[in-house]
Amino acid sequence: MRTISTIADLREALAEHRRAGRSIGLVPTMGYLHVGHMELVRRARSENDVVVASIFVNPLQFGANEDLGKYPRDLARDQALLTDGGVDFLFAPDVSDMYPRPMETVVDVPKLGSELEGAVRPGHFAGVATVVTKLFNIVQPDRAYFGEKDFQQLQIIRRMVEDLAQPVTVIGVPTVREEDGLACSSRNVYLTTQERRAAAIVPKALDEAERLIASGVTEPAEVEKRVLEFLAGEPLARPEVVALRDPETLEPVSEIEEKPVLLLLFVRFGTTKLLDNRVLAPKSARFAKVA
Ligand SMILES: Nc1ncnc2c1ncn2[C@@H]1O[C@H](COP(=O)(O)OP(=O)(O)OP(=O)(O)O)[C@@H](O)[C@H]1O
Ligand SMILES: CC(C)(CO)[C@@H](O)C(=O)[O-]
Ligand code: BAL
Repeated sequence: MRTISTIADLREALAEHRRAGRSIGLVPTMGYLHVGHMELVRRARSENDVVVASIFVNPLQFGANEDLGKYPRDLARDQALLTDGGVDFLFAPDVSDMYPRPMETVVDVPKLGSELEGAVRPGHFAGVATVVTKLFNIVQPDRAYFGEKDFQQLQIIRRMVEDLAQPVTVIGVPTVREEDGLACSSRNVYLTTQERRAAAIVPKALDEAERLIASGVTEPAEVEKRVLEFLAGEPLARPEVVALRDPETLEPVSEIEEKPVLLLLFVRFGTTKLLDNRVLAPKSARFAKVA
């Protein structure tokens, strides 16, 4: 694997592959890699001739009081993992390579980007959409891989690609989990031992919602209330968002009928906010499928 830090060098390295008609897969990350990232790499490796991973902790998507400065980093370890995963090129630019001048141009998907996580992190998704567009322009991938763990981010990127006719296929990859069900996340390292143990309640809360909906509960507010009560069983868990939404528009749903619904959870443990979600099939949809 070759590590490249400048836009010009990466373009030059990819040019011959593009000329030879080889397909290019891109896996954008902020580094400190775990098995969730490596699943994105595995998918990219199996579906493309050339695989590019990027590691860039993007200042545009961090608010003033967020963890930009202390975001975990370990480039040497990440390089070893990506080499093992069969990645051809690692693009690891410095901020000055990526943004030689302050950015004047912003890509924003304001409706999808201003609610849920966007409501508590104003500007976050514009920062994501802008850097992802820039990465797409630099790499010009055929396919780009994103995790369903960051479901709102995935839907925003899908919408951006559709609206702007960006020539890339977005692939959503199912969430990879630890043994106790907790979604793998770079920020899990911030959890204390006690908080880490307690965090297993998050996927269990998704199971609880799945049970409720499968048993025929059709009122979204009832499901949200019962999930909140379930999370209250763990004193270290501070739920910030428990929301049933339309999986595509992310808008609230008025009733759980035939279409699958998305349950999004943001739960804080100490100073660490964990995200998780699951798309849930209503009871009637299950019968419809069987019939
Ligand atoms: N557990 C996971 N399963 C599948 N994909 C994942 C998982 N965790 C992260 N990803 C995906 O990897 C890509 C890079 O994510 P990122 O580098 O922000 O890691 P992260 O673990 O989500 O970090 P953070 O804790 O900062 O949210 C994103 O598309 C993200 O959705
Ligand atoms: C997509 C991304 C790499 C853009 O900085 C980031 O938001 C992430 O890691 O999910
Ligand atoms: N994985 C989402 C990127 C962020 O939290 O900034």
